[in-house]
Amino acid sequence: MKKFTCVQDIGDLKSALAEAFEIQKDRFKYVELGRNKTLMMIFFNSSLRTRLSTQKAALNLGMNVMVLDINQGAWKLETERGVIMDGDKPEHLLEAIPVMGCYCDIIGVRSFARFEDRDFDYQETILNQFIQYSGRPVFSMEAATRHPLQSFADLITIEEYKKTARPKVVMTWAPHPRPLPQAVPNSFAEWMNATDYDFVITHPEGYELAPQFVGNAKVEYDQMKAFEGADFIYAKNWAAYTGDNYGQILSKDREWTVSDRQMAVTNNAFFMHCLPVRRNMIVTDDVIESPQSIVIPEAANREISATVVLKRLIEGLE
Ligand SMILES: CCC[C@H](NC(=O)CCC(=O)O)C(=O)O
Ligand SMILES: NC(=O)OP(=O)(O)O
Repeated sequence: MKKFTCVQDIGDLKSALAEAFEIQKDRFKYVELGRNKTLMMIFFNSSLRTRLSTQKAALNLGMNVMVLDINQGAWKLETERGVIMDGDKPEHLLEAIPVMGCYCDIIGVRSFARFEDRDFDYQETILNQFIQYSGRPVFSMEAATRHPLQSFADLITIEEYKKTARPKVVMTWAPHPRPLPQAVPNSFAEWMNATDYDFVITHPEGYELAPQFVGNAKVEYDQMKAFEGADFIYAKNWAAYTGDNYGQILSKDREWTVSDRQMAVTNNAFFMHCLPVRRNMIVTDDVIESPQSIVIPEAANREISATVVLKRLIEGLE
């Protein structure tokens, strides 16, 4: 594997899952593979799970690890080409990227959507500059439009907990005080559409995701109807995508907050969320603390998904 930015990069999901469950049984099985190989993790945005689980995954494979928080300690970076750099940004990304590539073998990048220009975000401008100019294999640690490490961990979790071959999986929008990226819901939808699950997306009108991610999923504007008979509930907030509303908050309706009321019409569904989660906005305390909440095992599986991805990137090194 030469990059990991989307579901297509992992190839056949059944073999990826088999590798994940093999590593789950013995996460140090390939501890010699990464000897004298260096992972560099670059964060333009905050992180807890991705930062810790990906570093742990690298240690599972015997790698060295370097972490750079771009906004703490590095020079402020200009990302636009053609700009006269007479302001407060001493360095251009187009120098910084190949320099960082000199010091490592594999690069992970976290760079959220900026919501200033939809095309800039949806062309994955920052992530693709790392792919183009670093000279190294690059993987996404959540970029503008996807979060594949999270989605792979979500799939591993559903496979672990499902009680039927084709579970009903419902992704529901929920309210949030800030405009959040579409990366997690886009990516979850992309991975769910790559399975044979019964996948439903529910959100208020106006929150339609980009068609290339919705795919063949059923979209249901009535949340209670969507929840009927569900086996898994995947809650997430996202800002509007469509038209002039890009990056906007259209609703903070707390009728959409996942509570016992909605969970009561499911098939005793498991509750999932990528975390961090705003309690009593996205989900009530009772639901996220219930026996059906699997948000912690879901987070634990981030180590497994990252170990499989790093293993395949190391194997792909010339
Ligand atoms: C894995 C999720 C990362 C990010 N979450 C946030 O930015 C939450 C920030 C907040 O709740 O203020 C998101 O929604 O994409
Ligand atoms: N789910 C997830 O990626 O969490 P962090 O933003 O804390 O890394």
